[in-house]
Amino acid sequence: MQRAVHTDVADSFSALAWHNDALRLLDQRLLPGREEYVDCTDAAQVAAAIGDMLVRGAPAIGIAGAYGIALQARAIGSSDDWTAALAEAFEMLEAARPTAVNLSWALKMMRDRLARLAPHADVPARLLEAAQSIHQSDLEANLTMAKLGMQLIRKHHKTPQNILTHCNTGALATGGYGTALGVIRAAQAAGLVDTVFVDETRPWLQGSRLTAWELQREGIQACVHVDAAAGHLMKTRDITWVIVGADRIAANGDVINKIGTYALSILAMHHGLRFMVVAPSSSIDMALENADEVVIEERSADELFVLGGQTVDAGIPAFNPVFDVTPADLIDVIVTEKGIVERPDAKKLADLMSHRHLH
Ligand SMILES: CSC[C@@H](O)[C@@H](O)C(=O)COP(=O)(O)O
Repeated sequence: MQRAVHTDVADSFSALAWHNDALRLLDQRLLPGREEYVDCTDAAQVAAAIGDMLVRGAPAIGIAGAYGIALQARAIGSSDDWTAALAEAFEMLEAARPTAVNLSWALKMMRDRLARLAPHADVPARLLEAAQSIHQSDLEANLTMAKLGMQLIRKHHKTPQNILTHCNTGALATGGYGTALGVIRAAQAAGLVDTVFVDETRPWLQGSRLTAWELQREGIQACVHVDAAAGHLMKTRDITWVIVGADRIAANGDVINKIGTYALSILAMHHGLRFMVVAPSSSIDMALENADEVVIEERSADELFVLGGQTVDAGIPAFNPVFDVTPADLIDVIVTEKGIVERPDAKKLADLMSHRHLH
């Protein structure tokens, strides 16, 4: 992997971009202090970047996985049996992170594209086009969801609102613009945002390091707080919406998202706030009946031990699940690019996914 330092901080950024025959990733581990880009040229480098969280966020890791396959095809150059030649790359990328379904969804799209190619097709070129199309479609889905989510806020409120969000769901986590943060950006443009309260999002600090950074660049008023302050803020700061993303949505509407989302949904219900989930249809896993059997990624306990210096004595056991499940009945609305599902359940989601949903 090659590393480059980005010097013009006034530029808008891309979490991922095709650049000089490589996948250029903004190294999110270094933000907000340093803006450095890393170029990946094969599937192993992309898988490592996903596993190490240089690139993160459900849609973004899906897009990166697709580019990983395109890069591997370019690295191989030519083959009589592309399915066999790329098998290891598919496997490696699929295993890079387990919870967000967007990664396996994007790899399935790439597999399907490969299977449909004519025998003498330029496979590396066609797979690159497929990855770029997945990237572009994600951006377009985000713009659609942003509008739908903003209209939903406008349906209930005509004045600027205080909104609470969790983790990072912005341009950094997606093909561009963002999911939950995309809705917040569109709402800001429509004059519907006063302050965005940003959960710090322990232990990786996606909220304080990434979301606050994005909001500041957008000129949106943000206020960061420790995760444990969310209930107190809901009680005292006139917050009306909690808006979050999703890593996977089960067929019954259960939402798997960053650890802490479940607790927020209960707090929101207690305080009478609306709870909006914003995710592209690539995050909906119709094969998963409910979220009970989903693999919740557990990362190294080391992530809990160091935060501005060591925080826990060596040798103390630690548990670091990075996602949790919010049951469908705690969710007011799921916004996707295909439409809005209020009070989600299995039938409404099945209708949405088969285009029978009207909104
Ligand atoms: C649009 S991003 C939606 C989710 O992927 C996001 O909320 C989240 O949980 C990201 O987790 P991360 O562990 O940073 O990849």
